[in-house]
Amino acid sequence: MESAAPVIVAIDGPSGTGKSSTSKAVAAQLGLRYLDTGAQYRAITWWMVTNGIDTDDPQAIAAAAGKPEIVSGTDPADPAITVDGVDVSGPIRTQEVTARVSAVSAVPEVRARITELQRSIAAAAEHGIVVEGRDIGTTVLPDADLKIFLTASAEARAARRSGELKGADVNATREALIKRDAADSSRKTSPLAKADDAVEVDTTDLTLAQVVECVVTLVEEKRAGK
Ligand SMILES: Nc1ncnc2c1ncn2[C@@H]1O[C@H](COP(=O)(O)OP(=O)(O)O)[C@@H](O)[C@H]1O
Ligand SMILES: Nc1ccn([C@H]2C[C@H](O)[C@@H](COP(=O)(O)OP(=O)(O)O)O2)c(=O)n1
Repeated sequence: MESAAPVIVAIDGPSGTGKSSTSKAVAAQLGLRYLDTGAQYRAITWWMVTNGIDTDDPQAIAAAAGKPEIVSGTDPADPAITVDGVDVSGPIRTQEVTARVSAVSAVPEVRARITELQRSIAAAAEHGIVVEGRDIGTTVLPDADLKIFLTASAEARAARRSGELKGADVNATREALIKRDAADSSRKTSPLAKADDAVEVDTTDLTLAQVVECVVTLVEEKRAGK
């Protein structure tokens, strides 16, 4: 049997570049765990909204940041997420949560709490894990074995996203994506950024299968070189 040491893969990039689909497929193919860190920031945002916390008030967010208990499943075939025992996989994808998640995730107390959770999940993954987000290669797991930074044109990303949200206007989706990327990239605490040692993959003209193959090959090369 192949003696595979645990491998940690960090996949970062803006919205709609293919992080979730790629990470899930790579993890499933290589028998690794999978963590969607965006879902964790969405879950804490959902909790703030549901509990009437003013998401325009960083102090109120900071004061409440330690309250919800967020549990992330790491099965790439069924990445469940619960808040205080409630399955929030559906509710965290609403437009309301999407519109507020950048403000909530910019608060340092929120990031500190979620980052700690992410590191403990990664450390517990026996065979390794694919972790996707915005600051995984730069901040959460700077010693990851492989770092990938996915990009794609705003047009391609908006077309992909509006294909998911039935009836959504492509131009409005594009503007909302650009606004969220700008907020995520300009915040003070661990902004969306490419790590110096990350491999950049532009997915604009690639199929999902091609992106997956590219990342699987990079992981296998890393493993072989270990
Ligand atoms: N290379 C690709 N070509 C075409 N569509 C893609 C590609 N990668 C992902 N998609 C589709 O784009 C949408 C957004 O992908 P997703 O993986 O959720 O991106 P992210 O996690 O970066 O926001 C999904 O519907 C997905 O199936
Ligand atoms: N590691 C991460 C992951 C996500 N976030 C924040 C910033 C993002 O706009 C939101 C939502 O992330 P998510 O990956 O679910 O967003 P998309 O599915 O790509 O639209 O969470 C973050 O600050 N740090």
